[in-house]
Amino acid sequence: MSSLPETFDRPVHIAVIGGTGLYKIDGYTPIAQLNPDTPWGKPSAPILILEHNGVPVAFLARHGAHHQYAPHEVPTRANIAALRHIGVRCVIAFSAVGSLQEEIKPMDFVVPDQIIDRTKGIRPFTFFEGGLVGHVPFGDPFDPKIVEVVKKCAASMEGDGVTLHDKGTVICMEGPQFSTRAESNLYRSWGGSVINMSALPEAKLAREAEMAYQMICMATDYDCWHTSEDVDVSMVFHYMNTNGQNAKRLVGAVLDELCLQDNSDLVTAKHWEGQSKNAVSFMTKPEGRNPEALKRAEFLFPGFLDN
Ligand SMILES: CSC[C@H]1O[C@H](OP(=O)(O)O)[C@H](O)[C@@H]1O
Ligand SMILES: Nc1ncnc2[nH]cnc12
Repeated sequence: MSSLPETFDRPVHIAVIGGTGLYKIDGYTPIAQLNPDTPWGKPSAPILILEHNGVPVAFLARHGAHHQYAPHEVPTRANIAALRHIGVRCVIAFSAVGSLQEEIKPMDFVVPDQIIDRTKGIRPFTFFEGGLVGHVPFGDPFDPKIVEVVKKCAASMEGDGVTLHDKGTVICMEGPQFSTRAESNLYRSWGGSVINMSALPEAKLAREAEMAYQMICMATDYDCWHTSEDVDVSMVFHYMNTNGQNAKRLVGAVLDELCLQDNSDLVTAKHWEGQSKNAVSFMTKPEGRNPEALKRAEFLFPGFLDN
């Protein structure tokens, strides 16, 4: 049982979502642990609030504290809603990925700029439904302004030949089984750089929540298209354990930089502000709006459709 306070009275602008093998970040002082109820249920784990130079940062384990949620079971709407509700506007999302290109070697990092959706429609993927319709732009699914920050932090990594690739297309597959060789080769022919099971619906929901969202990927395998061994989980954990320090270093350096800019337009995501309100107010006429759906939207955006 944690003895940390369960409330926190300041807004927390910055969050890290930790993926496979990244269940905590070091070097920050835990100051609270929050487990808010959202209209979409509880997040996958209590949200740890850490402090760095007086700036609070939220950490959330995507698959749960014990990695008990399969990719299709992660309560992503609750995760994003809970983060938004405590004030988060800027999310660094970490992911262990398979490489689809020779030059992206296991242990390399990739900051993707595009996604191809290969999920199967079985994951809840929007906040705007059930009597409130909204269509937000998603041409650039990640955040180019955060990519600039991540690029500046590449020097924080150590090791010979470990590279940070500053763009790439992530294929988000359904899983939980890994791909067939035919699929893996198909994704390569589409120009996929890396593959995971977690980029969606997380990135879509973060966009609906008007957050600056960027995934940082670490390659753990060559999936199954390569002449090297086919991916299995021991391989993923082997590389996460071998290179976990570098992952933590990179995430830590990015956080240091974002903390310095805690109240900036970038960290408070001014560039996405108002998108969802616009998207929604164009679509469903006031007389067609379901009060329950409005209440859910209010949880994300207090005063959402006033005036
Ligand atoms: C354990 S291999 C497959 C698993 O790893 C990745 O997780 P995450 O993105 O949360 O780091 C991938 O997306 C799959 O969920
Ligand atoms: N090869 C792979 N396919 C899907 N998700 C992954 N996560 C890590 N490696 C992966």
